[in-house]
Amino acid sequence: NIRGMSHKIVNLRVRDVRFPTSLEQHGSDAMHTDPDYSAAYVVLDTDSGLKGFGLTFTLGKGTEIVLCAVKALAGLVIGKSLQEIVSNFRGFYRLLTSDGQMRWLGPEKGVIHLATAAVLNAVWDLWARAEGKYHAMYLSIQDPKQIVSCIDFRYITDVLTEEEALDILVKAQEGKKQREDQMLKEGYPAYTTSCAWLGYSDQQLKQLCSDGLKSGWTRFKVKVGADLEDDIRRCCLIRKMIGPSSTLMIDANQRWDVAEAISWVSRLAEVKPLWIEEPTSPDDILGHAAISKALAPLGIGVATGEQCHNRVMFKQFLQASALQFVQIDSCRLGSVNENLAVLLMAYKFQVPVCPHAGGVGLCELVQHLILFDYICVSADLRNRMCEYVDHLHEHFTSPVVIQDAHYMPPKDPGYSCEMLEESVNRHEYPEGDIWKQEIKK
Ligand SMILES: C[C@H](O)[C@@H](O)CC(=O)C(=O)O
Ligand SMILES: [Mg+2]
Repeated sequence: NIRGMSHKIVNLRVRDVRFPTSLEQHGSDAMHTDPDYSAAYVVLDTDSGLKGFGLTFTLGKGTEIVLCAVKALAGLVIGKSLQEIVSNFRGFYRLLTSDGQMRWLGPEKGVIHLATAAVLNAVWDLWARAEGKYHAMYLSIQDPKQIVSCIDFRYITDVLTEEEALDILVKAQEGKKQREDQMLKEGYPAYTTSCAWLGYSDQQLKQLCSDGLKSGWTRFKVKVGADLEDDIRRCCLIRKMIGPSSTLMIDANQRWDVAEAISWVSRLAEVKPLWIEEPTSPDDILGHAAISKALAPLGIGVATGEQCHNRVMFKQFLQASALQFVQIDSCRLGSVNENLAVLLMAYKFQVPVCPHAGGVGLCELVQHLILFDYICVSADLRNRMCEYVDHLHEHFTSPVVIQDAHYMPPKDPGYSCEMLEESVNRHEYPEGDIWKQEIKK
């Protein structure tokens, strides 16, 4: 029992929460020109009164479909106790992802996998809260044996066995306490994407960049991919503002074919981007490998992962040297369980992890995973940073804390994705006040 209680899950509620971010072009890129940052927001009720909060990130219209999938999974969760789940977490992960009928929808990809993440994120939140009053989620995943017991190694044992994973985690125990103290003091390095969404005017870019520099940001990501001349102008403008010693990344959100990606990015080489993110289809592993090879002489790496749908895909990206930066996502993969597998594979291949964040709630969630990565797996900060986007944090009960462009470790109990009840009510689609006003317009 966890602190003397089994915490039986007696109900699962899921709500469609949407923010009209597209109105001001926040979050816009070459493929998502009108994103309304949204979440399928899950609350688990237990017989002890303790609740677990989880979410998966989506964009507007897709949210209702994710809600249906969460409701379809609810029957596998209600009636289970937290104790029962975490004593065989690998088994529970498999129960959700390998249901004989529902796996036909994935398996382990698309809407059903986003729904799995929402449910499991809520379970991890519940677990962390059950462990103690001030137990942030990243502290729940510290014991090597317990960590490997949460991972489903099916389909990845050709590159990472349970024994190897355990060995990595046990070796990383050395220096763990110092790294934890270092994080508490300094925080984890971050970069910002808030300055340069594709729909922003040059005036806005300049203003946001200059505000960012004043607040201590030194790493900036710019959206590209709609128009080459426009990209050259915008990237040169930003490089000039941030100076040669700051880091610049560019993100095309899957806009190009392989050859087009190589020629387009070569034209942007003069602004010295560290990486090109999602140059082509997120499923095209060999395409990414070709792009990586062509851009390596220019000193530009390839980053991808926000739409890389499972550990098997990541395994192949790593095997094929198709990426130089692994961008895990707290909701695209099957929650913490599957992210742990990817962090360990990235470590084995010695490829740095730079998580995708932003949206609504992704920064709150992923900060736990990257802290875990540094403290318990990689012990390395070289070429590593976590994305930060400055939107919608005010809707959370424990929003992320950024200090001097670093994520400060969360101190509140849980997985940091509980939303304020009032925010959920106001933004619930289509009944919330925000949407009633929007629909009337
Ligand atoms: C639609 C989202 O805003 C997307 O552009 C985010 C993204 O690619 C990133 O943060 O990276
Ligand atoms: Mg991106």
